[in-house]
Amino acid sequence: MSDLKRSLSEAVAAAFAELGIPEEYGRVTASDRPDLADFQCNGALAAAKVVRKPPREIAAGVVEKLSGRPELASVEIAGLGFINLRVSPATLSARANEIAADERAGASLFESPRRVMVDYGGPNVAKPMHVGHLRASIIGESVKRLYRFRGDEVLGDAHFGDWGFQMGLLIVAVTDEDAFVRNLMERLAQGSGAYSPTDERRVLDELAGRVDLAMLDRLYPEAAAKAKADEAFRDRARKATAELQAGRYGYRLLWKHFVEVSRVALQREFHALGVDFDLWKGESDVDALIEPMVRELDEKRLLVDDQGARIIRIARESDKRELPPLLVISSEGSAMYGTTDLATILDRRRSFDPELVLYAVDQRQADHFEQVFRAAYLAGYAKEGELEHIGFGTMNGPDGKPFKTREGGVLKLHDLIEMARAKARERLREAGLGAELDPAEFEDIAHKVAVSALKFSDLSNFRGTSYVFDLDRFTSFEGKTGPYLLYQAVRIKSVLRRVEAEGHEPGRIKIIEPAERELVLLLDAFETALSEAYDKKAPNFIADHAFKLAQAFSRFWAACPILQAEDETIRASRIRLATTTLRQMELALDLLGIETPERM
Ligand SMILES: NC(=[NH2+])NCCC[C@H](N)C(=O)O
Repeated sequence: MSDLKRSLSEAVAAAFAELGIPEEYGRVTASDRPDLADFQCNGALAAAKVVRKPPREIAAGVVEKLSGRPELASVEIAGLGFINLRVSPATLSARANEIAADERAGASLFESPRRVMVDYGGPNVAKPMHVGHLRASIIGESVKRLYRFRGDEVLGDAHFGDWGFQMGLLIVAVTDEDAFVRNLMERLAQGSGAYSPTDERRVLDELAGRVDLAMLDRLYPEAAAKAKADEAFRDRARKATAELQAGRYGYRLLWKHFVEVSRVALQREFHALGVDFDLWKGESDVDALIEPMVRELDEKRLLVDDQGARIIRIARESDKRELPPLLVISSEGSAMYGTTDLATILDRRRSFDPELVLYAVDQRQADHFEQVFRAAYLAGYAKEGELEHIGFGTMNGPDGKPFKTREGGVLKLHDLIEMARAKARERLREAGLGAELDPAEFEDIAHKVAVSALKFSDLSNFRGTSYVFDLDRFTSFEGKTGPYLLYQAVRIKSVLRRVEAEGHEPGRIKIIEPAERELVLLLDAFETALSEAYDKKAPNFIADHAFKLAQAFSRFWAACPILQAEDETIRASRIRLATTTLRQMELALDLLGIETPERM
């Protein structure tokens, strides 16, 4: 099964080839004048320069070769040498029926599946998630679903930030604040070092009653600020980090407790957002790999001493600007952020052997990833091109800077979802929706509307672009928004319920009206949208498609009565068009990580 665009491209390319012109000029795109054509080919204009013939002459040759083909209602030259194509109603109907019968709503599977890993979310212990993490989660989740849908074997990993300096900061902050924990740490440090699992359980239980999420949330920002201003404090935190990494027993337990408390809370937030990781591994998981890795890097002569630190030089002749080396071991002897990333590449290779690893992380970390990737290629941990940073811009406030709360702090994911939910309730009431539903269902719908608003407004921009956070606009039921799409999907569901209640059945699709034609052309374009999104790792192509599909359905709905259709075969055809549109729309939304309610 092939989409119309692809099969027409093949036919047009063959016509070009017959004229002795390279096939690549025969590519066909959706027409930008739907009133004149369904598809167009601009290749004659580009080929003209190469084969030195007037474009209209080339176009005329192609048109001649194509005319008479049964799948085309017309093929014409337009303007300077464009080729306009219109598909015959029979071909369009056949394609519509094919999509209708297809569980994947016309989307093909990727021909050669790969093992792909998506590294996304990237939350940190005790540090509140900021909007960068929100975007990483939303984009990464969508890319993961898309790759899986196309047939790749995909694992998503949260890559939890549970190692490094922030842990030392937290240890110092908590022991300073709480005398009991301080004494406990001292007592454990003096012990023989041999403790049983029962001891461990007892200590963890003691900590559980004292050190909770609220405490960590409160202490971390204070400690981070203090470390900037107070050198002695910073040094103590560094020392604690080194001791933790060296395996100091009490610190290990305290750390384990921090990680547990944070993880439970974070997973709850992610779940509310419809983000689910296959692996919840962290930076700490590769700790044991670091020492042997450093030794091996040394043997490969990749490590260079640099004022007491150990680095890998990754600069290349062809670089347009200077890229600093990767810092592997700091002068204090600690492993760094990049070191854990490098060890993680090694770890993933051993466990899953991915052919592609996509990192959905803020664009501002582009240099970091370039350093890590090059070091990995040099060390032979991955092949050139197997590691890819899919960066994104920021979500900004009205001032054009990364979004902050009114108090100037980082926005917590939890608060963001709450805000969106409150707004969604308000919007639903304004629109008179859900009034007759019971409170639990109303809440569920408000939640789905809220999540759709946040996700769709994020994913409808190309990921590299920054955008302004505007909850009023995001939650509107009008315009290019998540709630608009949910509303359209729910509308189709409700008409289909009536169809069923009145005992009507779907039947073969037969395209008659222009609005039906337009709708089928869009259903056909799903494949193009998906492959574009796949190739560019850019869900905005799916978001765009879903929006255009909803609009086309709206026009179809206005022009082509379903329940009041003239006769039974027309009604059956339109019912089938509606069920097919709904299936494709829900699939597209699901790839964006958006769930549709049954009603509103
Ligand atoms: N493999 C990675 N480095 N993934 C991104 C992690 C993001 C990091 N925890 C941060 O908050 O900035």
